[in-house]
Amino acid sequence: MSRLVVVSNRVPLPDENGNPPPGGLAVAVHAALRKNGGIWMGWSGRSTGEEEPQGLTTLEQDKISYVLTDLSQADLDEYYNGFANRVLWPIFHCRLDLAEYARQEMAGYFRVNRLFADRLVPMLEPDDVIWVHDYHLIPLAQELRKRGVRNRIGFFLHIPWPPADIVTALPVYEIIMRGLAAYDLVGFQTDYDLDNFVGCLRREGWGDWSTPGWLRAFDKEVAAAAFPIGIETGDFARLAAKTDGLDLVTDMEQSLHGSALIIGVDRLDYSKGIAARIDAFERYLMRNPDQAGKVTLLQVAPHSRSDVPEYLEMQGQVESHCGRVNGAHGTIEWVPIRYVNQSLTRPVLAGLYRLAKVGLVTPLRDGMNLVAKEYVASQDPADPGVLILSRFAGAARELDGAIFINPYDTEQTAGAIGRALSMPLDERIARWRRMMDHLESHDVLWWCRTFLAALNEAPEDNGALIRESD
Ligand SMILES: O=P(O)(O)OC[C@H]1O[C@H](O[C@H]2O[C@H](CO)[C@@H](O)[C@H](O)[C@H]2O)[C@H](O)[C@@H](O)[C@@H]1O
Ligand SMILES: O=c1ccn([C@@H]2O[C@H](COP(=O)(O)OP(=O)(O)O)[C@@H](O)[C@H]2O)c(=O)[nH]1
Repeated sequence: MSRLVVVSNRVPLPDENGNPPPGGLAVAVHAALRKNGGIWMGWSGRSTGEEEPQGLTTLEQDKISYVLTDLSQADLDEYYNGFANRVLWPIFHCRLDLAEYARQEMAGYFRVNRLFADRLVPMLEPDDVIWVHDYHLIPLAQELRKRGVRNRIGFFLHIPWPPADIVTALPVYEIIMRGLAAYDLVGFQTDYDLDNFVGCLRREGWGDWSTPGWLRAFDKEVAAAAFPIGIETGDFARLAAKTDGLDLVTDMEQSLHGSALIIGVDRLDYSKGIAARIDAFERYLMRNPDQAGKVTLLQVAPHSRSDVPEYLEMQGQVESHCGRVNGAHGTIEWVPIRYVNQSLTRPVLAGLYRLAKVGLVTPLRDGMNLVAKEYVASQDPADPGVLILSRFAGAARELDGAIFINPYDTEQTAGAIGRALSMPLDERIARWRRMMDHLESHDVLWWCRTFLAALNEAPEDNGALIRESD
């Protein structure tokens, strides 16, 4: 059996007992790596400042080698904060207005990808299967091919792939598309993302389906499919069912004094639609004055990417929306919105999800949104809460028991909150059961298995083809 080599920007390191850190992706990929041994390579999370990054740090545990590279501050500014998070992220989330293109940052992005390739090549063995994750590392396969690597290489995009009209705004559009075509398998979160990608190839005459599941792109065969990422469904259900002892959850429940809880959990990211969600909650309060004091929104929003100016700006916006609503509608006894930047642990989150009558998940655009799935998995089967879900989250392609909303339509979201809070028990159970059945059969292990099975079917000599033509 082949060894697995995973490459991603962040590497979730195991704890001192060798347990993978919490997080579905980390747990599933660790399980796959452990099976036949493997390597997980990525950024160490450290900056070397002005200095060039030196050697690699390797940590061996449980048949897995974690191979970490430091990056210089210039690398981080240009590759992570720059091209990845100020060009690719906003454009892929349909925010052309927020894309800040700088030639130097683009050069830094490709430079770091070359650095990753240089560091990976000496570790590779002929039978290794390589799995690259996300938009930070799109050019990696091409760089590996240039260095003579012929192994199977797969890529999974965790964020959306937008329609051609949007993505053509990328300054290095063709290079990015060629970079993806250098993989043997390209995986997307949803069929919509896949269709958009194929639409881009077609529009420019760069490629199209040759047979089902196989694209002919830039004169190479590339397998492409949707692999919607799942969660650890069973673990969330178990965690949520036994949270009685968790002080934070108990304290929260007591402090509500019987008022209904609505929960939102998101990194502080403009793609998550947090400000619009707060406006919709305010709209609900204004339309339902009798509900004052009877409903509370808990918004958990850990800081994210705070070195990127657009993130700092939206943090200020969200704070001011929360302040406005609490000032206008709150009383001495009741604060309508509890807003925390604290990052919560999974057991606490599971307990809070279960406590909440409504899960409010309203991104303006999202690759998948695991929170939506975690909320469903954490519900009490006998008395489940209701998921309100943006139609622009990848999760909306699967969670058909949710109330769908257009997050730009404040009135509609406000109406959905009212409908969710008053939904009869039999309807809540029927909707929840449908979603839970799906999450049980399509958990994160399913996702990992399915992607790797597809990658193992890729022809072995595709690498040679790509090397010759690039
Ligand atoms: O590493 P960061 O810059 O701190 O960002 C955290 C992660 O954000 C993005 O998550 C995406 O992947 C999720 C799982 O597939 C998906 O549910 C979500 O919709 C995506 O936004 C990013 O893609 C990751 O690389 C980051 O690590
Ligand atoms: O305080 C928090 C907030 C979020 N999360 C986790 O962060 C992930 C967020 O994933 P999602 O796909 O919703 O969005 P992303 O942040 O990846 O864009 C989920 O697993 C959450 O449980 C967490 O552990 N603690």
